[in-house]
Amino acid sequence: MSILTSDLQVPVFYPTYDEFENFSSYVSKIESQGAHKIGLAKIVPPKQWISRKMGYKQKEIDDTMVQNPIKQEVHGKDGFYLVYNIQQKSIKLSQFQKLASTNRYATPSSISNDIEKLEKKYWDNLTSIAPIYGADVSGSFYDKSQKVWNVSNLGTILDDLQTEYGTKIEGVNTAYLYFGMWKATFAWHTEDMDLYSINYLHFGAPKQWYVIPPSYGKIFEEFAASHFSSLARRCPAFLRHKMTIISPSILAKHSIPFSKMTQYENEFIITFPYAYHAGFNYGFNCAESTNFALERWIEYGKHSVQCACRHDTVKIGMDLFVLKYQPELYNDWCRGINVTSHPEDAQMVANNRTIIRSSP
Ligand SMILES: O=C(O)c1ccnc(-c2cc[nH]n2)c1
Repeated sequence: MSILTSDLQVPVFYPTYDEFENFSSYVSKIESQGAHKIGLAKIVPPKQWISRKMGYKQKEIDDTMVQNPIKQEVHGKDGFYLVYNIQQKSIKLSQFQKLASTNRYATPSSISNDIEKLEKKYWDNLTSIAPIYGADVSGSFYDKSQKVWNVSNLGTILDDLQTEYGTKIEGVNTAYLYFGMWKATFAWHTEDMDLYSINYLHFGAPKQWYVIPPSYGKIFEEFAASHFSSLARRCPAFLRHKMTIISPSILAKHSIPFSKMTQYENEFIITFPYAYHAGFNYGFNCAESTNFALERWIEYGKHSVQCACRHDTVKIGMDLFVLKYQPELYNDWCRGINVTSHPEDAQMVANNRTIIRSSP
């Protein structure tokens, strides 16, 4: 089924507890209903489920450190921006929470209940006061006893990295916390190795998401590279630098299909392989996130284009996954013969677009 650009509603699911219990099975189930075509899905957990029995007491918040928050300076105009993240000293979460509520950084109070006005305010003001983002903080706010949809312990095939190789990649197969404030931003990107991601909003203000169907990922890359041509010349995957912001108005003007969704407290967002996504936070909040994999990801991982200009790029050797889950392709894979095409190429053809492939 190709994406009907007329129907770009983000799917929202309300699983029963029985459906919810097996994480990988449930994600496969919503994919069988086409959820992955949009690139993002919202899952509202059943009422019997909670992430923390004791809730979020001020003492836990007070004792948490926000390691190296970043000041986000956004430069640009007319819908095209680059965000420069400047590392700050670590601060206590209680101090961060107070900072987020000061007049300088707080959500505009006069429209704080009108999400559409706030969304417009964000796009009209993202180059003004630079917010502080407590992003990529290793840790988890889950009860360790919570075995169901625990971001730190999802039990997907990505765990093979650790069980077979003992490899831990922070934020990829471990949990990251994100402490947001008004206008704190995440730029357009796909996940490392084009993996899945899960994001749980523990508490606080909503988080705004924008997503591009994976079948239009290459078209989006070409569009972004055409505008940021000097960056694209220096790195075939410059979007992985997570600095590029392009407004939804610009996407609409250039007929790039996209969807949007606002995530609220106690809601999960899942992003699917090779789904470009971006967004911002509406105020002080706390989210927990990691990557994961189902077998459908393996072809995306094999065709994933990595950043060539930075030393800290996450690169996962796919041999383990090809040997274990695609044994019939293993010998060719080891000889560098990749007999398959990018999983979205077929859709690219259907989108009547030539496929311009930057060398991997
Ligand atoms: O800041 C956020 O809430 C957010 C949302 C979606 N994705 C990332 C991310 C960071 C690195 N990979 N993905 C971060």
